[in-house]
Amino acid sequence: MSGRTTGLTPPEDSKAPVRHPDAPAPGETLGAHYDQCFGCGHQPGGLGLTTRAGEGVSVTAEFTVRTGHQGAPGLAHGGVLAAALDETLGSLNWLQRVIAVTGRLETDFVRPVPVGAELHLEARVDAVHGRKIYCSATGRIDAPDGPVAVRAQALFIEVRVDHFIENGRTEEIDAALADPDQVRVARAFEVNP
Ligand SMILES: CCCCCCCC/C=C\CCCCCCCC(=O)SCCNC(=O)CCNC(=O)[C@H](O)C(C)(C)COP(=O)(O)OP(=O)(O)OC[C@H]1O[C@@H](n2cnc3c(N)ncnc32)[C@H](O)[C@@H]1OP(=O)(O)O
Repeated sequence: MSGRTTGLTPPEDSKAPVRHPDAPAPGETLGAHYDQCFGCGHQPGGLGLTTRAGEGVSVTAEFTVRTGHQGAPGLAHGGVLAAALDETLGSLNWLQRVIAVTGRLETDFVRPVPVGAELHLEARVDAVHGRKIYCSATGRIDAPDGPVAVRAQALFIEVRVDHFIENGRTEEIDAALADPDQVRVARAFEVNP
């Protein structure tokens, strides 16, 4: 494989990631950041990913590949696997108590993942440089120490809650702002949503 793109290499003066003092304890399940999220929300056709806090600034998640996730017969679609990686990486927000969105996601597909397989995902923050959060993730087949099927390196960029309010469709934004549970989630990431 050729070398990594420079966009994913942390600058030399990057800082080590810091786990927020109020972050969920290791082993604690992290809720959905948005009930209609394709990755972590509760909706038919979504991934239904449940993520748990790990040690340091890391998370784990499991994702079972279902028939609706196929690309080739009996195998998971690469875009679905990338979405599972992206969502797991996005859950790192809970541990840092910042809101960050994916700026760049580079995925290595190492092994085909059959329907019925349970993908064991692990993600961590590697370095932080201002608003830029450098992180990586791995997905293994059927066990936390199973064969590696997918890997990702990513750059997440910290944003304010206004990022969603200014860019999201009004219908969903208005509903989110009127939902006390959603506002509570936003407050968990940001003091003044
Ligand atoms: C109403 C209630 C709301 C409730 C909210 C509930 C709480 C939600 C909580 C948590 C949500 C988490 C959701 C996780 C879901 C899973 C993750 C996803 O799938 S997220 C979706 C996919 N991603 C996008 O849609 C981003 C689209 N892109 C953008 O919006 C912009 O491009 C953005 C924000 C990423 C950056 O734009 P800029 O204008 O803010 O910043 P600039 O100046 O361009 O970049 C900052 C630095 O980052 C580098 N950078 C940016 N993009 C890069 C890239 N692609 N590659 C390399 N470097 C990049 C730049 O070079 C710059 O670096 P230098 O500071 O100059 O050193």
